[in-house]
Amino acid sequence: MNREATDLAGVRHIAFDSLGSTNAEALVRARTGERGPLWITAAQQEIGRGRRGKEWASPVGNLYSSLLLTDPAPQAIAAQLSFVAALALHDAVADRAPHLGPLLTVKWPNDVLLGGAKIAGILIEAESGPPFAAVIGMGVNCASHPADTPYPATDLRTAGANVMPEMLLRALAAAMQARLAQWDRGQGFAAIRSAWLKRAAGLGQDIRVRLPEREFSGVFDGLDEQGRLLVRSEDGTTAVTAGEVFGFGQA
Ligand SMILES: O=C(O)CCCC[C@@H]1SC[C@@H]2NC(=O)N[C@@H]21
Repeated sequence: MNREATDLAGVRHIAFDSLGSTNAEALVRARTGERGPLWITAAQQEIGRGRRGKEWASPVGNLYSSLLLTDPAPQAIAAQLSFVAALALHDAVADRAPHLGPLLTVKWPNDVLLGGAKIAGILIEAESGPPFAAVIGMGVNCASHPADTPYPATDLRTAGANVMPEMLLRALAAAMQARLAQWDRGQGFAAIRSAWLKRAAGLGQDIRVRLPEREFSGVFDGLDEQGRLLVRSEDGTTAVTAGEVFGFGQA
């Protein structure tokens, strides 16, 4: 469990050889009074966390990073950080593997796809505080991807790009800084929303949405000003706050 403290685009960074989860480490630090911004990374995770309580397979060779932010914005709009992070991941991968840029898309609420297959995931967790703290966990499949996912997945190596996690992290730290500045604690969400929509998978296409209580189909019509997914069906337009999207052959 070696640790190494460095600086990443002007932000403190602690790199571990191995951790249970970089998100868990960042949350414990927030709870015990550590203030962000702080990057926590690990070469591998023993119990990497995915969304909806799923495991995130975390062997050596991929990127596992969490950015701890203290009081990044009013708690009610902190979910917007998932769009900020998706754009930063998109920017960073396109920076390190420019030939793959045209194949990269973002998928609501917070995945990055390469050729329609998932290449990166985001898990945002928070400590209500005070002070309110948000942990933005980001995993990128650089060298490998799990074979047993219920959705298509891929990795940069399979796509023909040899990108070391450390190099991708540098690009990600710079991109996060730029996108957080653009977001401006929520004041700039309109610009983030429009940049996200330009990169969105399946805009204008039929999708299927799974809500906790039901499933329905419709046309992916965009995002509202709060980042809710707009789905048009015979019943009118539904604004979805939390759910799972599938269809158009994507994850
Ligand atoms: O299910 C998803 O798509 C979200 C995956 C998030 C994985 C990252 S890897 C770094 C950070 N630490 C974790 O335990 N999870 C996130």
